[in-house]
Amino acid sequence: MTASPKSPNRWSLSIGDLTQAAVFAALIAALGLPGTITIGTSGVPITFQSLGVILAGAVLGPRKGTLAVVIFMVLAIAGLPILSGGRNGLTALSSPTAGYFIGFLPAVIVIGVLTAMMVSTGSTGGSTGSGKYRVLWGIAINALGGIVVLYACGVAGLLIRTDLTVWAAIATNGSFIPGDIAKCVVAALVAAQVHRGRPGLIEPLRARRSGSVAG
Ligand SMILES: O=C(O)CCCC[C@@H]1SC[C@@H]2NC(=O)N[C@@H]21
Repeated sequence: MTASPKSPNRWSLSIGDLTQAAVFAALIAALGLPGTITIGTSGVPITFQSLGVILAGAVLGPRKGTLAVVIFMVLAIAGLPILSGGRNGLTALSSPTAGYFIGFLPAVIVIGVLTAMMVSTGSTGGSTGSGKYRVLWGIAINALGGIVVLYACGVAGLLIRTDLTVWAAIATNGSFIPGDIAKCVVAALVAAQVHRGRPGLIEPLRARRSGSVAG
């Protein structure tokens, strides 16, 4: 009796998947190199690293995108100075940016899941993973994860780590909004190009059947 090949399930990761996640983890770290600008007194900097997080979800989807952010966060918490301004994860967790740092995770999950739903239910119908990436929907999804979810986590962290009132903590985000909208647009445009050239990069949310396209 010959053993039938094991069909991949949604939790299995190929070397290619790991490589893609590692490249995006490195991208997020590299986006911290330009340094930081801190506006106001909250201690929360303007950073390009949230662009990397948004890109990870929009380009790689929920599994690989989340893995990329987890790799980045684990390395930062392990002490590597890969957060903007040369900080590490432990410094961030004990600072006013703690909520934003932790929020990178729910942000990439929300963006990845919603992006996967969008590209899985395209013109072909059904969950084939070969649907079309729509830029306007992509911008909205990026804003939901990269602004609404990320800011909500950030505000929670500010309330825990500072003496700011709820309104002052919410108002802290005001100066980030223009730049963060630009990040959502840029990430959606990049993701649209990538998904046009590489359909199937994001796997459908449902478990893969053998013979389907792997990312
Ligand atoms: O380095 C850290 O510890 C996290 C920094 C988080 C900065 C947040 S992310 C959302 C908002 N947009 C920015 O450019 N900065 C803040």
